[in-house]
Order: sequence, then C-alpha cells, then structure tokens
Amino acid sequence: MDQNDSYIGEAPAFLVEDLQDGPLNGLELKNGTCKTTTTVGDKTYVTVGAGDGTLSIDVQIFDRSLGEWVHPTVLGTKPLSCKGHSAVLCKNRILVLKKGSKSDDQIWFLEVVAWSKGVIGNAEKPIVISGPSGVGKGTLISMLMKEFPSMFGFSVSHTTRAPRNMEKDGVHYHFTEKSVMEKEIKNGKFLEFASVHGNLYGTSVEAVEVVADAGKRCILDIDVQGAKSVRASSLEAIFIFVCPPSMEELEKRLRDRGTETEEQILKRLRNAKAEIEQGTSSNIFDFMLYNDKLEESYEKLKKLLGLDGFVAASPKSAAPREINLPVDHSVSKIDDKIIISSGLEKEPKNLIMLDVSSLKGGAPGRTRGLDFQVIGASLDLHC
Ligand SMILES: Nc1nc2c(ncn2[C@@H]2O[C@H](COP(=O)(O)OP(=O)(O)O)[C@@H](O)[C@H]2O)c(=O)[nH]1
Ligand SMILES: Nc1ncnc2c1ncn2[C@@H]1O[C@H](COP(=O)(O)OP(=O)(O)O)[C@@H](O)[C@H]1O
Repeated sequence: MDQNDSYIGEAPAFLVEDLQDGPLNGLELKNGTCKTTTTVGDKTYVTVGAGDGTLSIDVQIFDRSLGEWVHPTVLGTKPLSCKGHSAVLCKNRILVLKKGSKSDDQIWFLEVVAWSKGVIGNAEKPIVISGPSGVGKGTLISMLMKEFPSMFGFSVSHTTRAPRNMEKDGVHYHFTEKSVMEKEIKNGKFLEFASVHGNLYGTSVEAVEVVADAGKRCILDIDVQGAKSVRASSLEAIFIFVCPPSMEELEKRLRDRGTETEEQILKRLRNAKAEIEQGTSSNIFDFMLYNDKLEESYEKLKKLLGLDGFVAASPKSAAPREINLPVDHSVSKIDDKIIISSGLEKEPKNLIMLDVSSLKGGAPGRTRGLDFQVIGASLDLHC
C-alpha cells in the first residue's frame, strides 16, 4: 500500500512508529507529507489528506492507551480535497488549514469527531419560524424573502410528503423516499427531524450551511418538535411562534388554500391544538406573532427582526474578509493566537495571525468568530 493510501482502521507500520515516539501535535509526519497528528488526551487524531489533490481528508484515531486504531464515525460535511494540510490543537478542537484551497474553504475544525467549516467573522443568527399548518408561516416568509432577497435565504427541508401542485423539488422541499430519509437520518445528515402530520420532515446540516455560506441569514420553517431540537443543538437562533387569531380562522385559511384532502385538513386541525398549546406554554420561543391582519403581522415581524425603517436597497454589510493562505506554511500557537508563516525559506517571512479567542458555534454547522491579522507585505489580502 502506498503511504498516502491508508484508510481508517488500518495502521501502516511507519505511522505506528511515528506515533509511539510521543505527542506530535500539529506536526506533519516525517514519513507522510499529507498526514498530520494531533493528540488530545490518550487519543492521537491523524488527519489524512492526499498529496495529489484527488482524495479528501480522512480521520484516523490511534488510542495510545490501548495501542490500537479506533474506527471513528465522523459527523458533518467533510472538507473537499486539497493539496495537503496543517493541523493544530486549539480549544478542544483541531484547527485544520487546507493548502491550495479556495479562500472560503481553507479553515476547518475537527471537533473530536465532527467536521465544521471555519468562517471568518460572525453571521446573524438564523430565524426559526413555527406555528400550526395554515397559520401563514410560508406567506410571511415569502414576503420577507421578496422584500429582502439578498439578506435572507430559506433552509430547504427534506420531506417524505408528496409535492403540492406548485411545489418544486429543491426549492420548497427536497422530496425524498422514506427509506432514503431514514438512512440519511442514521448517517447523521440532519440537524433535526420530526414526524409531522404522518410524514417525516428534517433540516439537513447542509441546508443551513448553504444559506450561511452565501452570506445570508437563514430562515427555517419547522414544527414545534423541530424547534425544540434546534434549541437543544449548537445552532444559536431566534425562535418565533406564529399564532392564528382563532381556530375558526385557521380552518378557513387551510380550506381556502385548497392544497390538502379533507382527511389531511382534519389531521392538521387536530394537531394544531397541541402545537398551539406547546408553542405558547413552553420556553422554546422568544417571540409570539399573532397573524390576524397580514400586512400588520408582516410589519410586526420586520420590527422583531430590526428591519422596520430598513431600506432594502441599502448596501449589504461589508463582504467577509478572506485569508490568502500560503500553500507552503508552518503553524504554531501562542495562547489564543495561531501563527501561520510562509514556509518558503527564500521568501521574506509573512505571518498571518489567526485569533481563535471568540470562537462560536460549531459542528454540525459552522465555527464562527475567527479573526485574523496579516503581518508582512507580500501576502494577497482580499477585503
Ligand atoms: N421538524 C421539522 N418540521 C418541518 C420541516 N419542514 C417543514 N416542517 C413543518 O412541517 C409542517 C407541515 O409542513 P407542510 O407539509 O409544508 O404544510 P403546511 O405547514 O401546511 O404548509 C409545518 O409545521 C412545517 O413547519 C423540517 O425540516 N423539520
Ligand atoms: N393574515 C392572514 N389573513 C388571511 N389569510 C392569510 C393570512 N396569512 C396567510 N393567509 C392565507 O392562509 C393560507 C395559509 O397560509 P400559508 O402561508 O400557506 O400557511 P403555513 O405555511 O403556515 O401552512 C394561504 O392561503 C394564505 O394566503
């Protein structure tokens, strides 16, 4: 087997020799340019990349107390292939710097053991909107997205229910077979999922990441069980519960929408009572929004989100700053600062100082709150 061809669970002899020499935090192994080791307690995490840029980064764990390799289940979306990588331990997570990758794909965190992409700066909290079927969640969200298209993005859920006439796969939902979705749930694809009105619904980690990566604030339309799961997750969000003015009005809206069978309407109305009870009595939600007169409710929603008086055409907040990571580099750590220096001896030393003191969020999702400073002139910095 080639030295770059090791798989999780298989321990090439040279690697074991390297590992038994003692902790090698963040150093690249002498025998394998694309493997890095980081020791956390008894375990040495070996991140294995490919030198030829064709394989993605894998994780192997060597349990030093047992002298054995452990087979890890690694959650989260894996980083794509790169031309090698560096690794350094910080704040109980392993910071992985990818070489030769796009500027928005260079920094990753391996959170023992789940991947989360490192993003410079802070994004606004996602918004979770819940409420009974027919109360007007979709209508209010559409109004918001229409008025502020560059500010908000919709988290496209997966569901096993059949599409309605006007619904498009990948836009309103990812319409999925039950067996496929159950398998994906087991594989850790979902941030949350629930059985609602007899069908499975779930928010994939990717659905939220895609919106955040586009620099937009994510809106999730999910039921109360889903909101409860998100509350318990690492995703920090604002939770809004939409209430109908009365059960009669809710029934009227559901019937007038004309998208459900009589059986489905009755099921949704039965479930609405429990949802309203839970939504209004639990501590899950930060705000209650009574959707009586639509225009008034929409104005209230904008106010909750600090958008009243906001001019939609005004320029977006400053674009995120990007690091231009030198392909050849070495990494060291002083307190909460990671020092990345250009590895080329002939070139003047260029330093990037990555500040990890304000890290927020994490797997599954994105680790935010990174800041950096460039010390040295010749590194390209896109601002
Ligand atoms: N937990 C969870 N609930 C979801 C998700 N997507 C949609 N829902 C909820 O499922 C319920 C039914 O949605 P849908 O079939 O589109 O019907 P509608 O609410 O009448 O438009 C609603 O309460 C949605 O908020 C999801 O990803 N997770
Ligand atoms: N404030 C309101 N007053 C009257 N009808 C409304 C109001 N809000 C929404 N509707 C209508 O009620 C129906 C259900 O709204 P919808 O947004 O699909 O609900 P949900 O997404 O919560 O299931 C739609 O036909 C919509 O046009």
